[in-house]
Amino acid sequence: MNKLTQVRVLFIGAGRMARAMISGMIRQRGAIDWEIHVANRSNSVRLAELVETFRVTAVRDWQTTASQADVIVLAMPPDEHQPVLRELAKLVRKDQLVASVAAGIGVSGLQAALPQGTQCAWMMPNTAAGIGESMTLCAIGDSVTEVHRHRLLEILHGLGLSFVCTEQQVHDLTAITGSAPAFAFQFAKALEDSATQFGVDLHDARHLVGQMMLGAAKLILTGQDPLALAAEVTTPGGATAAGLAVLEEAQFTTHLQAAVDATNRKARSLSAKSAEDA
Ligand SMILES: NC(=O)C1=CN([C@@H]2O[C@H](COP(=O)(O)OP(=O)(O)OC[C@H]3O[C@@H](n4cnc5c(N)ncnc54)[C@H](O)[C@@H]3O)[C@@H](O)[C@H]2O)C=CC1
Ligand SMILES: O=C(O)[C@@H]1CCC=N1
Repeated sequence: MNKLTQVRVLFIGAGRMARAMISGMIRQRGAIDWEIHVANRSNSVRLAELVETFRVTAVRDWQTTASQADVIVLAMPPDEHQPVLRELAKLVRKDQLVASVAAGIGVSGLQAALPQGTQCAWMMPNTAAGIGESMTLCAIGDSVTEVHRHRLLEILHGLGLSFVCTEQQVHDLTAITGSAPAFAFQFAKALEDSATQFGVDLHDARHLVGQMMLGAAKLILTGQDPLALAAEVTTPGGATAAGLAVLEEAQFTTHLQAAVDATNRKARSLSAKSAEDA
């Protein structure tokens, strides 16, 4: 068997997204053996849990270990980026890759804050990364070499599927692939609550709703138009039409699109504020 290439990755920030990404990367059996180091500003319990679960190495002070990393992943909140980037700018080398997952930050934001020629990428995963089912967006900076592009694609592969695209597309689609899982979970919860009100136990209700959503998702992935799929469900003069009429009356589509706009606006404002504060 070929020996795997070992790549050292330093995560700065050990929150929800770092956990999901590490889980996805560790589960993957790809061409790279990830040696993962993680630093966190606070919440040592979370860091200890990552060490225990994934056998990663906890790092007390990322500044002292950054030089040993091949890839540095910024997994802290957008408004924490500027102070970290200021520190990182003094340490980063041109042979390292710096990737952020922060909403709104932009690959150009990373490049502007780091020395010219720094290899940068901006990823927008979702929490399904933890089970290798994320739909991750990624904008790759101009200076990224083939070696790091390959490493980045291996990380993305561990998280699930990916869409390498422009920075603008990551901004526009953040709500749709990064945040909308939360919208889908709210949708699931509402149906689950209805099912339990009919006396179905919670475990069964969760299973029924989850499988219904999985089936619907798989039908969408056949490439059919969602409205055509909805029409297939809606027997003329039948029951579904009555439910859809209630959703239409409540302007379901308008509200969902307003939620998308609000999410993207907030993402932009968080990182813009952070850049102004820099
Ligand atoms: N949760 C999600 O579904 C997604 C999150 N993201 C992005 O991931 C990033 C993290 O989000 P979450 O994991 O949800 O937040 P979180 O609050 O769970 O984790 C953030 C972690 O960063 C640490 N941290 C903060 N400042 C730090 C610093 N200066 N140095 C070291 N560690 C620091 C905190 O102690 C915390 O553990 C954000 O930028 C967010 O936009 C992106 C896509 C999806
Ligand atoms: O809520 C947030 O800000 C992050 C960005 C995408 C999903 N979660």
